[in-house]
Order: sequence, then structure tokens, then C-alpha cells
Amino acid sequence: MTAQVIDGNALSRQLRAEVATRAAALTARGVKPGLAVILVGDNPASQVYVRNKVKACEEAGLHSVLEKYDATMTEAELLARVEALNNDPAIHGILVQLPLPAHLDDHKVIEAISPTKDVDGFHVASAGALMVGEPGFKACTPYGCMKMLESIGMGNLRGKHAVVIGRSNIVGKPMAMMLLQANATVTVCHSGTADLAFHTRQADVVVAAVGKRNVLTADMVKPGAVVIDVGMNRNDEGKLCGDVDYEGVKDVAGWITPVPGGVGPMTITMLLVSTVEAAERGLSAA
Ligand SMILES: Nc1nc(=O)c2c([nH]1)NC[C@@H]1CN(c3ccc(C(=O)N[C@@H](CCC(=O)O)C(=O)O)cc3)C=[N+]21
Repeated sequence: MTAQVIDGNALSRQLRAEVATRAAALTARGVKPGLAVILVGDNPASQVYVRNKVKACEEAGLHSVLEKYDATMTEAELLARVEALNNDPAIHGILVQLPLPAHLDDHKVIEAISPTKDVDGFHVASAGALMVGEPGFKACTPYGCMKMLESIGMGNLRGKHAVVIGRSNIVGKPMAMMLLQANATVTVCHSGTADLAFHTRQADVVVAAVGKRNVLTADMVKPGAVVIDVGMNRNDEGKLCGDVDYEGVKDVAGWITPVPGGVGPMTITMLLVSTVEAAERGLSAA
């Protein structure tokens, strides 16, 4: 059996067309949805990601501002920029690209973003809203993974077992909460898990979000399972690859997401969706 591919580029094209329609409607009412992206320092991977986000905004008719700062920027300066954007009516979403240089406290900076503009979903208020099932911005990567599941008719996971590998605040934990919200029985595995394969072999859905190559191999996957690969790694030839041994796993799984062209573009798409939603909310509150 060869797995069917969940094409993140194709699904993104569809969803971004919907975003563009909503953005045009808002713009016609005098509110062009605006995203501000702050990048501190010169991490080469971050430069590429940030450029892709800004380009995606332009293509969907959103206003975007990229603020680039030297790695020597002080925390007080960064907090002042966040505060200015919180108060800027042209900006509906604020994203501070992570990781920040070591002398800046990620947590403190994220908490300074107004929860009404936290389109990344990283603020404790957003994480808490997800936890208790209240409306709020959702972390874009797991949100994109849920949209991929919906696209193959797996939006409701009642009776299904989902296994998440990884427990980060930006992917693993919110992913587990969203799967739970979709009625899955959820297991979260991590570096302290004794027998990872024992858990993954029970899974109808596996989400690999560790940041290490070949975390999931064919022998660890139940035939027909859905495999979602959140990893963004480079192999020995410098080629982008995920956490899943794609070549092996594709012969066992029922569905699989590729890297590149899977979760990555969906992450950016959900950022656009949340930014448009932030602008729509502002309008309905006014
Ligand atoms: N505050 C914050 N929010 C983020 O959402 C955030 C972040 N910080 N820091 C870094 C990670 C990483 N990330 C990616 C988004 C899209 C692709 C993407 O589009 N990847 C393409 C390929 C890109 C390439 O060729 O390098 C793909 O998978 O097809 C990758 C990675 C968002 N992040």
C-alpha cells in the first residue's frame, strides 16, 4: 500500500483564496487586515521564513510590515516596539519571530503582545483559551495540522487514537489539545517516553513534532494510519526533511504529509487566516 499525500501547498492555495476574499471585503469597508512581523538578529532560517510570511500576506491582499532589528537590540527597545504595534490601528496581528537572541526573554516579549493581536497563539491567554475550549487565536502549526485532517474527512476523531511526539509549547502541547477537542483519545510522547514505538503502533493518527530526523520509521506505524510530519530539518546534503522517514513510512501509512510542501505552508496559511479574523473581530467590536 502506498499512502495518499496530503498536499499542504494545494490546501494552502484553497484556503488562501478564501483569505483573499475576506481580506478584500474588509478592505472595501476601509479595514485592510495588517500583520506586523518582528525579526531580531540574523538567523538565516528565520530570514527565509519571515520573507515567506510577508510574501504570502501580499499575495492575499493583506497589509504587512516587516521590522528587522540588530541582534544587539535591548529588551526595553523590543518591548517598546511591541507596545507601539499594540496601539497601531493599522495592525491586527503581531508576530515576533522565534527564537530570539539569548539576551531577550521570549516569554516576556510574547506576554507583552495584546491577546487581541496574538495571531501566533503563543500568549498564555491564547494557550489558556484553547485549554478550556474558549475562542482565541490558535498556534498556527497545530491549527494547520487540524485543517489537513479535516481535508481528508478526519475533522472528527471520535473513537480514534492520536499520538503526538513532542511536547513543546508551540506545537506538541497545543496539538494535543486540538486533537482532544476533536474527540480523539490522545497520547503525548516525548524524550522521557520509555517505548515510543509501543505507543505509535496503536495510533490512527501520528503527529511527529520533535525536530529530529527519522524519529518515526515504518516499523513504528500501524498500516493505514495518518502521519503528519511537523519536522523542519536538514539532511547531510542540506536538503529540507521532516521527522518522519518518508520513504519507508509511505509504504505503510494511509495518509502522509510531505516536507517540504506539507505542514510548513499550512503554518503560514493559518497565520493569514488568524490575521483576517483579528481584523474582522475588530470591526465587529467597533
Ligand atoms: N513566532 C514564530 N511563529 C512561527 O510560526 C515560527 C517561528 N516563530 N519561528 C520559526 C518557525 C518555523 N516556521 C515555518 C513556517 C513555514 C515554513 C515553510 O513554509 N516551509 C516550506 C519550505 C521552506 C523552505 O524551503 O525552507 C515547506 O515546508 O514547504 C517553515 C517553517 C514558522 N515558525
